[in-house]
Amino acid sequence: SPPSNGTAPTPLTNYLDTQYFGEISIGSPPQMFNVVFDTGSANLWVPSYSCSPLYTACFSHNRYDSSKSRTHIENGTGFSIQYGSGNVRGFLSEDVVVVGGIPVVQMFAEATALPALPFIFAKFDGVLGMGYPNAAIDGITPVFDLILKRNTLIASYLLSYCMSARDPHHKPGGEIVLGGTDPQYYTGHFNYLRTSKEGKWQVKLTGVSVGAEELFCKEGCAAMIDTGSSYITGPASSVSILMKAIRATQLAEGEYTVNCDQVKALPSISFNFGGHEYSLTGEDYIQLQSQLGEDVCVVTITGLDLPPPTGPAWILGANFIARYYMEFDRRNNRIGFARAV
Ligand SMILES: CC(C)(C)OC(=O)N[C@@H]1CNC[C@H](C(=O)N(Cc2cccc(Cl)c2Cl)C2CC2)C1
Repeated sequence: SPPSNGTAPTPLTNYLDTQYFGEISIGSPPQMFNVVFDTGSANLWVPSYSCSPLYTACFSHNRYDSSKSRTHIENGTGFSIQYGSGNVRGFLSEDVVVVGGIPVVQMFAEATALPALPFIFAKFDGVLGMGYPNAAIDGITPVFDLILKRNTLIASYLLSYCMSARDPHHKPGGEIVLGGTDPQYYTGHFNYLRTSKEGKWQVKLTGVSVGAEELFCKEGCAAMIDTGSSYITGPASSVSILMKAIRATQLAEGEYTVNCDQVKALPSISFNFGGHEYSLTGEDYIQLQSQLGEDVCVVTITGLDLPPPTGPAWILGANFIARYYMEFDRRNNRIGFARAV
């Protein structure tokens, strides 16, 4: 049922603080899918019924069956999206997609080849890109752009990720709200930053500090606010300086750990945006993992050198976003940060 007061909330599920996803439907009668609302990409794809169950990742996820939908429109154009860890291949179809009660006729990809790595670890079925249209593969108009056309009042969407639901009566993972704010999820006012690159949810980072000591990015560096990434990544050289400052030890390429009894004593790591410090405590940037039965405290900030023109850039993912309430404003091309409740 389309929203009454112009806002369309979708509750999000939080899986291990690393995956946040919400439910959409595709087709008539509606076929339900759990998707990541990913500001770092701009296409919608879900596993296809014609994905061979030999693909473990397809077998274990919901799959779209076009033959069961009376509003399906045949297309068939090839589709491929290259993730760092493997690529998703399939073909295009069109059907009614409903997000937060708002229906749009959407071109999307049916994935027929889904690499086991990383998708066997995915609790979500597919990805709904919330990026700008110029980032969309095959020039497909993204879902949010079709919603903007249909509901002119909706200019921005808000994503609140709740990490392990501090506040018990909040929806476990937070929510995405198309077209409005939900004051129950944040306090104070928004600080706004204009996007620094045409058509990307990217802003200028003006400092990274450990405790009170500012280490780099004084002159400004690029940071993508990427709701589809689990962690924070930064240029490998900068991250290695950061890790030395918190006395973390290198595990593998770009991966660092600390000993678990040190976590409470760790200094805060702060990111400066627009003159405001956004800080993470040790608990926020350390994840307790059990590796081979051992308790290992992994730092969820890793080194990753993105090749130009995308990089060099920082990527701020779920472990950062979960501490704040983010407004992605397409009318003013800006991102608003508020303190999450
Ligand atoms: C260039 C282009 C391909 C468009 O770049 C992107 O699409 N870039 C995307 C940017 N946002 C994160 C995306 C991503 O890494 N995953 C995989 C993932 C993330 C967290 C946890 C798991 Cl299990 C998985 Cl599988 C998609 C689920 C969002 C890639």
